Amino acid sequence: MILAIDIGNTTVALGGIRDGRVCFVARMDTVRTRTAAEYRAEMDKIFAHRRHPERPMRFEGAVLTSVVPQITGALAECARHYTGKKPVIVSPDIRTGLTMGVDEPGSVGKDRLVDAAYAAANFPLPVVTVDLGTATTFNVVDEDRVFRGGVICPGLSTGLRALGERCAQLPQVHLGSPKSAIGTNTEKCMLSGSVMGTAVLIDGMVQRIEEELGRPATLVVTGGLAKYVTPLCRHPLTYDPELLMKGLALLYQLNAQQPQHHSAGGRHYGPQNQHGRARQRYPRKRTRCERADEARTG
Ligand SMILES: Nc1ncnc2c1ncn2[C@@H]1O[C@H](COP(=O)(O)OP(=O)(O)OP(=O)(O)O)[C@@H](O)[C@H]1O
Ligand SMILES: CC(C)(CO)[C@@H](O)C(=O)NCCC(=O)O
Ligand SMILES: [K+]
Repeated sequence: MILAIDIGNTTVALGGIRDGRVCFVARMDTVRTRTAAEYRAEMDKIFAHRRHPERPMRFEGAVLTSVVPQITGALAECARHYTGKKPVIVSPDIRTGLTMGVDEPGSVGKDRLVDAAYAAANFPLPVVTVDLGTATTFNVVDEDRVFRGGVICPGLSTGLRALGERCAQLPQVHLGSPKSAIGTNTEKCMLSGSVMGTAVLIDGMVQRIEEELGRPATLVVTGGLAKYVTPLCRHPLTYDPELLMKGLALLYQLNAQQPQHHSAGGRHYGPQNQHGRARQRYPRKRTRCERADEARTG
């Protein structure tokens, strides 16, 4: 099993991934002042809770993406503690299968890179990914696997919360699905604006993006809030709540140094071609050697 860590602005998601399948996801709060020891104490509890006496939880390696630089080091240290190895840390310098076609590749949110890399390897191109978290982000990968950039908007619950805080007559509302665009009370108006508004934003922005690309695009939507929004979208889409975790698994595969099993000494890299691209669009079959490795590590 590998440990995947997604450091977002609201939560740190921990994933256990085996054979590209997400076995569990647990969340911790993002607290920018927390130390490695504090996060480790919380992770110990999470893993102890999940551990089965017959099958102790063991991680053969870790992969980490972060959009909160203040705690990247602390969680990388935790990853190292649980695996005994340096984690793969997502950046444009690792193999992603993408060519960066933006002004400053290093400034692109690393979560955006993960979404884009996974979608580019698994869906028909061009592809647009939308991630509905603290922020709403869009990423565009064209038919040449060039990461072209995208869109950043306030997340829908971020916007909703801001309304409740900044407007004297607006309450804090619980998220839900609006039944109609026309709201008949304050709460329904706010839900229409944030939830249906996000669906319309997605449809409208994807239409503009397709115009700029000059062709239709595949749309893939993910993030904790996607379940409220995707039923209201009109553009055909794939909803994948595990996009980011599966993307982390892919980037681990492409970048982790695997010990060599058949000859002594030396290291070789995981599967990729010389262009650093995922070899196939769909998850490849594992080799016998990897299956054996999997059986050993449990
Ligand atoms: N039922 C809900 N009601 C209100 N807010 C929710 C609900 N479910 C999730 N959220 C909020 O949705 C946001 C997005 O969730 P998600 O798990 O995708 O992202 P996150 O990890 O919190 O965001 P980030 O990755 O930016 O940290 C978070 O701010 C979370 O607090
Ligand atoms: C937009 C967020 C906050 C979404 O998590 C993150 O991707 C980020 O901090 N991005 C950096 C700026 C950029 O992506 O261009
Ligand atoms: K997150």
